[in-house]
Amino acid sequence: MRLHCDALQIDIPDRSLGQALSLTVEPGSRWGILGPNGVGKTTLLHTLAGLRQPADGQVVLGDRPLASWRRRQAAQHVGLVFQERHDDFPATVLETALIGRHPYLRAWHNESAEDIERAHLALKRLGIDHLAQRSLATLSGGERQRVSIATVLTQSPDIWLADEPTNHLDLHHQVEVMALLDEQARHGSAVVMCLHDLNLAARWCDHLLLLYPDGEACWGPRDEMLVTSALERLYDQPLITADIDGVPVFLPRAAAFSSTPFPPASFPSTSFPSAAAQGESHDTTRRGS
Ligand SMILES: Nc1ncnc2c1ncn2[C@@H]1O[C@H](COP(=O)(O)OP(=O)(O)OP(=O)(O)O)[C@@H](O)[C@H]1O
Repeated sequence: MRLHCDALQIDIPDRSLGQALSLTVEPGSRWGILGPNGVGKTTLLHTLAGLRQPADGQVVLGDRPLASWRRRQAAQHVGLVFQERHDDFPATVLETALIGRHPYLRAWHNESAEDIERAHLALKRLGIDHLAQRSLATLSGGERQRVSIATVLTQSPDIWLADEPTNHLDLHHQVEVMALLDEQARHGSAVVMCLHDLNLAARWCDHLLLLYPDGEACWGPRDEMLVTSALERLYDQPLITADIDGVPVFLPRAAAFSSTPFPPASFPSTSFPSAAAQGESHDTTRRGS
């Protein structure tokens, strides 16, 4: 199933509308959304998921506007990996993964044995099946992130919307998750992910959408988008570029540090209460007993 942005403009509070987006995410494709903090990547992803109304234009899922789909039906096709979840209601890892089956359950029906099997398989794929009965609240950041991805894997959508899917993950698990998304695309799903890591984008995406702070946007095949000068302007950050095994690699060029001290010397020192004045000891020296 394809996802189409039809002259789509997203609604960002206190900001004028940016460039209208007209692009199609085809089955099997892997799109990366790049841009600096606060530019609107999450807002766009939530608009594509139907969680927010567009400011103008529309999102088209398959052959009809997303707005005309029933939520439950749309959720059988579109899955969203949230950037951070703060829903600390008491649930186990398995119960959380099973949320992925909710779009398929009939009213007042419980999950079937097959649903539970799917959830276990997804947890296994993410290497966290041994945590199935653990409370979500006890997990590390990286384990939680893998539960979020396992939940969408249990949902098995045609279109994956993933907001910084490698958040909290160590290098090994970053590669595992990107390989999983790649596998989903090879099996015919479409993947759209917000990324901060240019190198992950260069290696794992085939299309990129660049969102600039002034509202400008450009999109297209990865190789046309990974132009160093355009990326430097995107992040307001000079880059060093290399080519390793045919894949471009980007590193931030070290910035010249500001020569202005903080706090400025002109500030009266009494503006910053000392630790002693606050009754705290900042002596971190370890002493033997
Ligand atoms: N409910 C809200 N009220 C006011 N401003 C909001 C609200 N939600 C988002 N914003 C603002 O909209 C802008 C876009 O936010 P968004 O989370 O989409 O950015 P982002 O590109 O995903 O950022 P990051 O890279 O930091 O995750 C930000 O300036 C944010 O502060």
